Formats: sequence, structure tokens, C-alpha cells
Amino acid sequence: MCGILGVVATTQVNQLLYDGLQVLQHRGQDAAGIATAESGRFHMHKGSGLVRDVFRTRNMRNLIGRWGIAHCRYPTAGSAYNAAEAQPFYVNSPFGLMLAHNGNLTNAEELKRDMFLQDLRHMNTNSDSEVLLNVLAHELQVASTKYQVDAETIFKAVAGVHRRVKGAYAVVAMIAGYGLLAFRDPCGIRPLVVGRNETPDGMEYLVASESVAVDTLGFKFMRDVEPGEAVLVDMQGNFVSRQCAENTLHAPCMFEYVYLARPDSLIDGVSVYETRVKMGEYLADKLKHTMPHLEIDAVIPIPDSSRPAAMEMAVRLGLPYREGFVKNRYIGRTFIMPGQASRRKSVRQKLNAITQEFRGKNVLLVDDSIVRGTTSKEIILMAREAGAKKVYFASASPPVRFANVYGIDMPTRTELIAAFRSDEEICREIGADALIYQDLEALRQAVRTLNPSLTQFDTSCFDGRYITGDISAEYLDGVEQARGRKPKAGSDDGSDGGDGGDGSQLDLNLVTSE
Ligand SMILES: O=P(O)(O)OC[C@H]1O[C@H](OP(=O)(O)OP(=O)(O)O)[C@H](O)[C@@H]1O
Ligand SMILES: NC(=O)CC[C@H](N)C(=O)O
Ligand SMILES: [Mg+2]
Repeated sequence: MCGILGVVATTQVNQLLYDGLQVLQHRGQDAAGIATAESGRFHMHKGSGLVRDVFRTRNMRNLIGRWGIAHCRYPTAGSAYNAAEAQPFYVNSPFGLMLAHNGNLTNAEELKRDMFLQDLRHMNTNSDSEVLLNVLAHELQVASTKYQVDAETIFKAVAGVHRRVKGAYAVVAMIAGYGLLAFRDPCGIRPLVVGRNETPDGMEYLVASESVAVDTLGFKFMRDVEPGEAVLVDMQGNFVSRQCAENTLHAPCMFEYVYLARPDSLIDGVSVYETRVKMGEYLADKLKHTMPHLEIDAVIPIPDSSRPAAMEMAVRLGLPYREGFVKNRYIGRTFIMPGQASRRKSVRQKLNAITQEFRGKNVLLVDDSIVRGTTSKEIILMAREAGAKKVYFASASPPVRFANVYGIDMPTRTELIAAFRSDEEICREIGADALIYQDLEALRQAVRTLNPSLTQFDTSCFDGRYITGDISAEYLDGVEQARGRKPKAGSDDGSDGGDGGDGSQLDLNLVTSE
């Protein structure tokens, strides 16, 4: 996952972009970047790390301009610690383009090859987002008949991108001399929303991955960007939009509702918080029917993401809801941390048990999902060490059995605890006395009930059905082999293996303003 943000304002935008990135930090903790534009010049600073670590006052001072884009990264292609793969990316022709991307392209390799052979374009990193930028640049070049770019030409170029690119992409881009462009893939897999702010000097617009950025930056929520749609805001603050895809299918990623998005966001007209409450309601009903014999003294959430579901489970089951784990607020999300070793260590550093809540009790621990099983295993052990008699475990989503190819870093089935195990085997593996999973249909219902117009979802990590229809077994094997062969950055051997990692790569896209 990544967080993206774009703003056209009436005053300097650097602070706004920085604040927005802080709010989207939960979507990507590995790298961050901001690019701004003023008088036909782009300014950029990006690097590895959390937003607060990447930007110093001196960097911020150089980010001048009234419009800009920003990105926080959680890589799905390339490697975690390659600062050259931090976003935004820049190409100088045509016009001058900057782009930031959330998602993952599933035909990046073919595009890269085609672009080298046909379009004579060179990619300097292993990032699929650099490929996406070059496709946009090529399509814009082909569509442009004159020296100055206009809305028609840009929409034509986005239509060209939709024709060539496969996979998931929510994009913010800047076109020098024109303004801000944002678009969403034809399946609307990754989220993107627009907000506006009326000021005495004119209207300001903001595009962001999640509505929480719109709220906290003082903008008014307008709407979601439609799947396949492109929105344009020129430097004077004029807003236009156009459907640029021939065929669309609205199928948002289910994992956004389960885990990725902040609960105070709205995605495709649905409150993430409310869906999580519903997940708790449905899971409690299932537990009542399938495991009526369980004697539970307390329902305990695994902070943070499972809280709404756990709370509602407790209500529906008529049981006390207790906080049994305290979270160290200075440790980031462990699921989106590269490498198993750092994940395992982080669980212990991040969560500590309150012994009194466990001693002599039968507890039901609730999490939003079990992915690799790192969290559940450690947490169950901690509950037992704290004196729990019985430890039951509930997952508000179904078993994660398949790779995600649309922007969540679960590319290999071998790393998923549920991929080749039955529920009983998973229960044994994580060391629980009983394990209950949400049914997939109930999960769909938890979202659909809040917006009946949403009939399709990308649920591929649960059922292996890839919504874009182009994912072959060979493709999945290729990804599995590539990721399995190369140790990832921050992996147990500590090497940065994402792309050869000899440190000699030209960091052409790394613009530092030290
Ligand atoms: O099975 P695993 O591979 O351990 O992954 C699943 C866990 O990771 C996430 O928590 P995370 O700590 O990332 O974030 P949170 O604080 O938002 O719950 C998720 O909420 C689960 O707790
Ligand atoms: N999680 C994402 O959205 C990642 C974006 C892009 N694929 C990258 O690896 O940088
Ligand atoms: Mg969690």
C-alpha cells in the first residue's frame, strides 16, 4: 500500500502536503516524497523512512509552489530500502511530468520491454510506478499535436494508459504548465477521493488516497474518483473530470476495509469503521452458532485495527470487552514492515499484555486478519504467559490463502500461514484453543449492506479470484519465484536484495536538497 496526495491551492502547499502525508502514514512506512511546482519549475525531496524522518526544515523550505503531489511508500515492486524507488518519479518529456502511484501493475515487465523496444524509453529502477509514468509520458506525447497541453489531450493520454496498463493504480501526477492530474484504474481497486476548499482567493482542490486526509486538512469531501475516471485541476483552480476507460467494473479492494485504511475514512461511500463493526457483528453470530460450547470470560482486541470488530463482538455476545494489550504508540504497523525478523521482534516491542486481564481467564482474542501468523502466534503466547486458561482466536476476515498482486505486499503464497493449511492446522500452528474465521460472504455483506451499489470486490487474497482477469498461474509462479529468490530488504539475512543491491545504481530519481 501507499498513500498518495495532490493539491492545487491558493497559498504555498508544502506544509499541507507534509501534514497530509502524516495522516496517510499508515499506508506506507518505507519511503516518502513531496514534489511541488512553481513558475514552470518542479521541486522535489524524497527518501527512505517515515515522513517525519525524511523531511527536515531545510528540505521543506525548498519545496515552494502552490500545487504539488506527495507519496508514502510501502513497496510491492523493487525493494524497500532503495531510495531511488521512493516517489514521486519525474520525466522531463513531454512538458515535464511528476507521478505518484498507489497499486501494482501486473504487466510491468511486458510494458518495460515494449517501451524499451518501441518507445525507446529507459527505466532506471525496478519500480512499476516508473513504468507507469513512462507509459503516461508516451501516451501524452502521442496525443499531443501542439506545443501547449490541454485537457482533451490529457484525457486522451489517460485513455491510452488504461488500454496499455494492467493491474491496480490510483495516481496523482503533475503536468508542468498545466496542473494536477489524478486517475483511478478501471476496476477502482485502490481508493482515491477528491475534496475542495473555498477560499477568498478561489477554490482549492485536494486528491487523496483516503478521505481522512481531506477532513484533517480542512477540505470538504466532494466524492470518490470513479473507476477509470480522470480529474484535472489546472493552475488557476479549474476542475474538470472525464471517464477515460472503455469498460469499467467497480471492485474495490476488500483488504482496505479489513485492515489498510484508517477507520475514520470513507471509501466508495462506505465508512471503514462501520464495516469493521459489521464484521464483528457477523462474526459474533457465527461464533454463537458454530461454537456455542465456548466459555469466554472476556473479548480482547489486538490493537489497533481489530478494535471496532472486537467491541461489536463483545456487545453481540453479551461479554465484557477488555483491553488486554497495550500498544507502544511509537512502533509502526508490523504487517507493512519489510522482513519477518523485524516483524516478529516488533510484535513484542509493540504490544505488551496486562497480566490482570488474562490470569485464570478464558479469553477470546480478536484480530482483523491473520496473514503470516506472526502477530497471532506471539500474542497467544503472551496471553498464556500472562496466565490465560484458554485462548480462543477470532479473525474478522477469512483465511488469507492467495497472493495479492494489486498493491499489498503478500506476493508469495508460501509466506501465508493459511495458504496450504486447514483451519484446524492453522489453529494448532498459532497455538490457539479454538479458531474462528469470518466467512467471505459475510465479509462482502459487511460492506455491501452499507452501500448496496457495491456488488463486486477484489477479494483475491481470500478466494484467488483476480478481478482484472489477466492473472495466470505462470504470472503468479513468476512473482513467487522472483520474490522467493531474492531476499527482501530488511529480511532475516539483513541484505537489501530487492534489485541486486550492489549500491552502485544511479540514483537519478533521488533528488536531495541537503
Ligand atoms: O499475521 P500477520 O502477518 O502478523 O499480520 C496480521 C496483523 O498485522 C496487522 O497489524 P499491524 O500491526 O500491522 O497494524 P495495526 O496496529 O493497525 O493492527 C493486522 O492488524 C494483524 O494484527
Ligand atoms: N503499495 C504500493 O502502492 C506500491 C506502489 C509501487 N508498486 C511501489 O512499489 O512503489
Ligand atoms: Mg494488527
